[in-house]
Amino acid sequence: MDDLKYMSGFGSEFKSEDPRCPQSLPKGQNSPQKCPYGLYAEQLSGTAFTAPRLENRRSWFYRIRPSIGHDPFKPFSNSNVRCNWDQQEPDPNQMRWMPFDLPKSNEKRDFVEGLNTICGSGEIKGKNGLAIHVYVCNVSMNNRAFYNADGDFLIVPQKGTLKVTTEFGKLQVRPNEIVVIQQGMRFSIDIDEPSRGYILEVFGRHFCLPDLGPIGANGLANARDFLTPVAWYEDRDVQYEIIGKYQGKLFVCNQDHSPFDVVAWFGNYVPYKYDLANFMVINSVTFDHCDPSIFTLLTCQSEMKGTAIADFVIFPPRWSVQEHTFRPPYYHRNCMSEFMGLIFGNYEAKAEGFQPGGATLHSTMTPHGPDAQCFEMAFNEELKPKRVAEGTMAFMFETCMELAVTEWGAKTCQKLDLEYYKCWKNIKKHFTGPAH
Ligand SMILES: O=C(O)Cc1cc(O)ccc1O
Ligand SMILES: [Fe+2]
Repeated sequence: MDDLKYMSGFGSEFKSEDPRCPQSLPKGQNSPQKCPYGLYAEQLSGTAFTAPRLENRRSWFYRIRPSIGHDPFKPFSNSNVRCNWDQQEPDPNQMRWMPFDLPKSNEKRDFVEGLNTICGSGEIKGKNGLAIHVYVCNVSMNNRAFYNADGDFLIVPQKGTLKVTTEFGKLQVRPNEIVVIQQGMRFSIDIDEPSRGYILEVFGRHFCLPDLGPIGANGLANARDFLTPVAWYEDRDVQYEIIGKYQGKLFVCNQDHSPFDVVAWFGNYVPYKYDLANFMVINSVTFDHCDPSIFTLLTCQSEMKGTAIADFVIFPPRWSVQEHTFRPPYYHRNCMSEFMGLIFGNYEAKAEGFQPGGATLHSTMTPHGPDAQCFEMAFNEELKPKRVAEGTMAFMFETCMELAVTEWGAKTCQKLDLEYYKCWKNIKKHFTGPAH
């Protein structure tokens, strides 16, 4: 745990005042004629005004200046953020990327300049779809803030702690934690070392906790473990760049003050972080391999019942106890697409080749499963209770959509491993032949 203050809960109605300005939240109304301390009121809407009450998300800021005080937006050209997946040639092959390169030390890149889109699908303008990015950076954003008009970012740091300043306050997010910064929220990221991580972006919808069905009222990710920052502001009149991602492209504008001037806020539309170590794992204690949906931490649902635009699934250290069972992931072909990343350790289905900071993509109906070596081990192992995934955290972004890999993912990054298919080449025939 870092030493910042947080409030806990998921989807709750929070309120927070910077302790330097007590009573800065208006009493009993949202928009008084004069707000306390001469602040301006500003609403940030995360759902349609008329969304059903249970899904309705909005927050109110009480800030030194309203966000509107900025110069016009201009294109921000230095970027590998893309949404042109409809122009990419389809490629159904199993893909594996070696760890994505950190920026070279003579080249300075902050979180925004270090964003690279690997793959995506769907419609940004129609608010239905997702994108997967990797960030690699070696400098802080300093007097620069970012917001995403297209959707929510679920950020998975793999190397380096992110010190995130948001309009709601500050969060620190280290590898093995995740942070969700939702559509429109402004933030700036400072780092202490060259840093890398993965981002799952969903357009126009939000993540929620999965239903638990017969599991009951508790388990998997519990609401109490999601942490939201407390109000913090700065009153700094300096040149600030605001970079927005809008319709898949980056734009920049200038303003003469820090956007982190929110003295108090309340609402249920907030950024939050979660420590993956808090995940309560459910699994079979008799036989067979459960589907990996048991490991779903957050989900963003499509219109189709039970079908996700994106699930965020983790594979934490746990006990494996199933009897007379082939314990690693089964061989399969899936109507969903599976993008996986590794924060640290080794993923059980592929002990070699899939490295922290790298990735794999197993596309719609493309066969995959344990490599030859993993199969032989699991086929012959003595089935005692044993710890698996010790010192490991792998995760999956799973989507019902078909993903297209960008030019950056397929070529520019130069990390695609063309030998990947060979890990399944030596799968032996074990067939004993027909009975005589
Ligand atoms: O492909 C993978 O490695 C992910 C996965 C894990 C698992 O335990 C079962 C199915 C599955 O797709
Ligand atoms: Fe799979």
